[in-house]
Amino acid sequence: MGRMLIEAVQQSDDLVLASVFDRVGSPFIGRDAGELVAQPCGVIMTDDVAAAIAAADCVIDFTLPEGSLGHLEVARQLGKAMVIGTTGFNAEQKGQIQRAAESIPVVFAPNMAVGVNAVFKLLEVAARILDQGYDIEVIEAHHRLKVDAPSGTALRMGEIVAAELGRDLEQCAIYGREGVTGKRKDETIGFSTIRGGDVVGDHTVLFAGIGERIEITHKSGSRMPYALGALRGARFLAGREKGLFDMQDVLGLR
Ligand SMILES: NC(=O)C1=CN([C@@H]2O[C@H](COP(=O)(O)OP(=O)(O)OC[C@H]3O[C@@H](n4cnc5c(N)ncnc54)[C@H](OP(=O)(O)O)[C@@H]3O)[C@@H](O)[C@H]2O)C=CC1
Ligand SMILES: O=C(O)C1=N[C@H](C(=O)O)C[C@H](O)C1
Repeated sequence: MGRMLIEAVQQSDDLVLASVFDRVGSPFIGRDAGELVAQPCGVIMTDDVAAAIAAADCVIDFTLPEGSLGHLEVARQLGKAMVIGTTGFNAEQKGQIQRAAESIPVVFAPNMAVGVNAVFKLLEVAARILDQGYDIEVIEAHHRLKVDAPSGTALRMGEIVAAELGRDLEQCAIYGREGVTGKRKDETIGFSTIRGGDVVGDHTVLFAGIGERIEITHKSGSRMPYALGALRGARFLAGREKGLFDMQDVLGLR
């Protein structure tokens, strides 16, 4: 995602790449960040997180939960806005993001793509209509390098459907099945994960009834929509003092 974000900022008319940072020891430190997308731009990659964040109005972070939380703390100390695309946070870590957003503005969303956020709205409608007699399963597929499962997007889809049906996802989620599982329980929401090759990201929510099935599917063909969504998030935060937002807020879908 780092490469995608550099390319997306370079192609935008209104945003400036202020700095790019990576881990201590990364082979890219000291090199022109634009080289990563074959467009040198004079921004030298650094491992000095505080200096990099100080040089920007908004931090965009797609790393790992521990990395994002470290960067968030620096952004909070420096009073900078932050867009967090990282997934795989636990409840305690999400609480840390919520607390930081009491003093800085944060967009935190498991999927920045406009199409996926449209699907989130469609799922609210589908769940309202299909509230009786349909078994709900969330199926996702991603590339072999993805480290968290189910995807943040799949979990958000489950949360949306569960909320619409008055269920608590923590109580009703079933993550994969194996062995003699017994019959399916009515109120459960199942999650299935596929990992392989270079699948960018596919998500389906299946409403399986008796005699019919409804599938709501999104398929990503490129990672650019995630980067463009993150840039929309950064623009949305400009001029805001504090608060926690997601892409539904950014896109006016709330
Ligand atoms: N919200 C959305 O729309 C999207 C979210 N994502 C999420 O974004 C995250 C990143 O995905 P992706 O780009 O594919 O992952 P990659 O592994 O390709 O990239 C993550 C980068 O973050 C670096 N990193 C990890 N920890 C730290 C740290 N503590 N400090 C500095 N740098 C760090 C990694 O460095 P190193 O290689 O040295 O570990 C790596 O360069 C995932 O959680 C993914 O699920 C992805 C796409 C869209
Ligand atoms: O790791 C990825 O690639 C993606 N991660 C996000 C997620 O976990 O939902 C968003 C998208 O599916 C791509």
